Amino acid sequence: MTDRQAFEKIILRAAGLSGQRGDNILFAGLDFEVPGGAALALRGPNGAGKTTLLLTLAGLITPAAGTIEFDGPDSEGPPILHFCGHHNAIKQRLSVFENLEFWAALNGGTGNSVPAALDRVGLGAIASVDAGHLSAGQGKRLALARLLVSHRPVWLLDEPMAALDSAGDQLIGVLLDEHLAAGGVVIAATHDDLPLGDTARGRVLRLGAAS
Ligand SMILES: Nc1ncnc2c1ncn2[C@@H]1O[C@H](COP(=O)(O)OP(=O)(O)OP(=O)(O)O)[C@@H](O)[C@H]1O
Repeated sequence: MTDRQAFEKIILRAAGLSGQRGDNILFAGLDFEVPGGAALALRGPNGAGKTTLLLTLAGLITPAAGTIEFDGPDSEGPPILHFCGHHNAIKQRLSVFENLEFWAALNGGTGNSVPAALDRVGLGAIASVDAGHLSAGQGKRLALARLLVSHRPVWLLDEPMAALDSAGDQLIGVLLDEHLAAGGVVIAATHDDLPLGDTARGRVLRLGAAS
């Protein structure tokens, strides 16, 4: 978000959380809290269960055990989280602009306008291009623009820096800092350090063997 809208107080709490894929328990007995203004980086080798944990926190996979609570927001209120997976959820035959317009309509245009969000992620000049022609990094930028058009306090990001150039890494750093400053929560699966300006806002949770 870019306009410093403050989110209401929120704390994500996981207790005794276990996750399973097929017959394999990938993580077990995880206890952690992430309050608004803080980021948690999920680290670990390929296959450790980082994406599985994000999907579990997003409510898309049922935990094998344990609980997840979002303390603060009204459970009857608007959706509180964005999940950005590695596939970017881009419709190839729509333009860049139309893709983002679709997401604004679906998720609620509660944040930046579509043109402003595209400018912010550096795609304003190619708004009319078919999204199927985007490079990998441009596709990731378009996925990030979704975070900006709909304000939601919890960002669950799967490898947000993947395919980005150094300017893109800097952009992510600024977007994360702004979101945290507004009281948002960030949980990101990543093989690299999150580019946070204030590293005190970030903690690391390691899954599987040390990365
Ligand atoms: N639908 C599924 N059924 C069975 N096993 C699965 C399924 N999806 C993922 N897995 C397995 O679960 C394990 C964890 O996968 P996950 O994608 O969570 O790991 P990750 O830590 O995000 O890995 P990476 O760093 O490679 O992205 C892997 O061994 C994967 O093969």
